[in-house]
Parts: sequence; structure tokens; C-alpha cells
Amino acid sequence: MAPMGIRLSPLGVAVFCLLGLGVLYHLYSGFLAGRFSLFGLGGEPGGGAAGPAASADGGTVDLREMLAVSVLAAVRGGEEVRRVRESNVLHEKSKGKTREGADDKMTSGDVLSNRKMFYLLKTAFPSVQINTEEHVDAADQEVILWDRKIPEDILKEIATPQEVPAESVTVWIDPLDATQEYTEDLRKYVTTMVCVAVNGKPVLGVIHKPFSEYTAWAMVDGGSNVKARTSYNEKTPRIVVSRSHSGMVKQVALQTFGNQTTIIPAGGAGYKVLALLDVPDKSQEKADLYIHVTYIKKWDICAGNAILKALGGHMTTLSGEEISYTGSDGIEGGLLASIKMNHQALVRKLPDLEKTGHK
Ligand SMILES: Nc1ncnc2c1ncn2[C@@H]1O[C@H](COP(=O)(O)O)[C@@H](OP(=O)(O)O)[C@H]1O
Ligand SMILES: [Mg+2]
Repeated sequence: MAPMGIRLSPLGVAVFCLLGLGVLYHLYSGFLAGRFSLFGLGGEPGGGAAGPAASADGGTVDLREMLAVSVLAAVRGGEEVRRVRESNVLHEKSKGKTREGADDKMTSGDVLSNRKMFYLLKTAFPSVQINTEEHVDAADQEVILWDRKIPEDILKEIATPQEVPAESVTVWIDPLDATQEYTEDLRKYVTTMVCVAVNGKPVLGVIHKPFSEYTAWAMVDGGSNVKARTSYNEKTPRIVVSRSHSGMVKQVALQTFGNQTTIIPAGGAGYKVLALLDVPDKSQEKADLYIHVTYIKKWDICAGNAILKALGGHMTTLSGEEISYTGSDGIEGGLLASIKMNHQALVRKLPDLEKTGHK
């Protein structure tokens, strides 16, 4: 009999002790991880030790650091994309069919780029949600440490760290945009992309062209290394559209803007956003608008949406709704992307796709 008449069961005491030890372990390991992360963050920008940039208990992340890692991830992924293409051994497969019945393709370029990009970002920012187009093989992990260097061009544009709660962040990775065109060896259309959304709003985007080694990046209310062109043709725009998932986009474009309108079929959502900007790459065509009418996934469009938004442009559904980059992977309402134009006036001009049967 224990003092005060309470009988202690040996099993109960053992369970209680184990629980106590568990709580102590949890608190202690969180504390240590936090110290480790703070140690890494303590130095000059770019001068700290390699390791995770976000504290393991969530905490905050610096969007400027996320931009640096996103650029690095897009470039490293791009190296894989180029290496596989140059080897000519693509191991092309179909992941299934799109709703319209086209093959949803995947190659070794997609898989190897995904592995590099995902693990670079995940190792640097272990506490953020990362959504990527390709399956991540947990049995084939790669620990790639970020060297904590923020490139000069980013430091020049974005003078101070931009802290946000880690739990508000969703990262979207497209390790190889324009896979269809990649399999056809149409290299200019291919990009790797990273996007960071905060509370579902796209805030930073990176689009990298591995075959021309060109990278565009921008942060909303931060800075960019790319800009809009000086003028755009709003009356009879040149419209860039999908060449492999087009649906009824040509009919919609001609019906809205007239038969004088030039339609430019092109691969890749990243490529089509870059067509709206002032991009020095010689292989890049130029357009005034980007329209898409079929279903599309958020990793295909988030980076372009962030860059356009940072430069004062817009990417919305065809009915003018903003796209939220949390939750489901796909969007149903088509896409309209413009810059230096009256976007809402363009939305009003477009036909209602549900009514006209152009979806
Ligand atoms: N109807 C659809 N269903 C699924 N994915 C689509 C789609 N339309 C476009 N996409 C995807 O969006 C990207 C750009 O498409 P497009 O080149 O036709 O404009 C491609 O991404 P991936 O190459 O990353 O798969 C393509 O697969
Ligand atoms: Mg892809």
C-alpha cells in the first residue's frame, strides 16, 4: 500500500515513466535542432554553415533564402534534364492519359531532375510543404546540402531577409515542363520550375531553360532579374497556346480577337509565360497573351503566375479568378496570362466556355 492509501500499479508506473521520457526526448531534440538552425542563420548572408535553413519545429523561413535555393534547384534539375537528353536514353513512359486522352509522359529526365530538386529544397527547408509533379522515391534519397550562399544578383535586388511562417508556405516543383516536346527533341520549350506560395498566393517563381542556361526569377514585392517588354498589342494580340494540349483554344482565341490574330503554338507553360516577357534568349518566341483552355496542374503554372504578378501582370482562370496554390493539384477554369494590359477587360471579351462548349 502506498502512502495516503493510493495503490500504484507497476505497469502504470512503467507507462508513465515511458511517456515522461518521450516528452523529454521530444522537447530536447526540438531544442537542439532549433539551436542548429539558428547557428546556421547567424552568419553573414551566404556565409553560414551548410544545413537546413528552417527550424525543425516549423518556425519561420526566409523567402530570400528560399529564392536562392529555388534557383539552385532549377539549375541542378536542369543539368539532369540536359544530361539525359544528350545521352539519348530517355526511358520514356506514359503515366496514364490526360482527360482529353493524350499520353501523360514521363522520362528519366523528369525523374532525375525531380530527385535533385526535391531533395535540395527538402534538405534546406525540412518543415515546408513541397508538392512536386513526379513521385519522390523515399528509398532513393539524396542529401544535397545548400552551401547557404545567396547569389549577388538576388542580394542586390532584395536587400533584407523576408521571414514568413514555415506553415504558410507551399512549394510547387515542375522538374521538367514540356515533357512531350522533350521526347520530340524540341529543346527550346523545356524548362524546370520552382514556385513558392504563401497562404496560397504565388510569391516567388523561378523558370530555368536548361538548354540555353537562362534563368528568370522574381519575388512579389521583392525584385526580379527579368522585366516586361515596353509594349504589347492588345487589339490584335499574338497569342501563345499549347501545341500538345490545345483543346479548343484556337477557336476561342479567333472568336475573341478576330481572324487577324496570330496564334503561336508552343510547348511548356514556363516557355509560354517567358514569351510575354523581355527575355534575351534567342530561341524564345514573343507573344502578347497566353491562353489555355484545358485542365492544367498547379506545378505547371505557379512559377509563371508568381513572376507575372511580381512584374505587375496577371494570370487568372478564363473567368478572371485568382488561382490558389494550396489544396488540389489542378485547375479547371483555363488560363489567361497578360502583362501591361487591362486584364479584366480581356476577361470580359472572352466567351463563357461552359456555355459555348469550348472546354
Ligand atoms: N489537359 C491537360 N491535362 C494535364 N496536363 C496538362 C494539360 N494541359 C497541359 N498540361 C500540362 O501543362 C504543361 C504545359 O502544357 P502545354 O505544353 O501543352 O502547354 C505540360 O506539363 P509537363 O510537360 O510538365 O507535363 C502539360 O503536361
Ligand atoms: Mg513536368
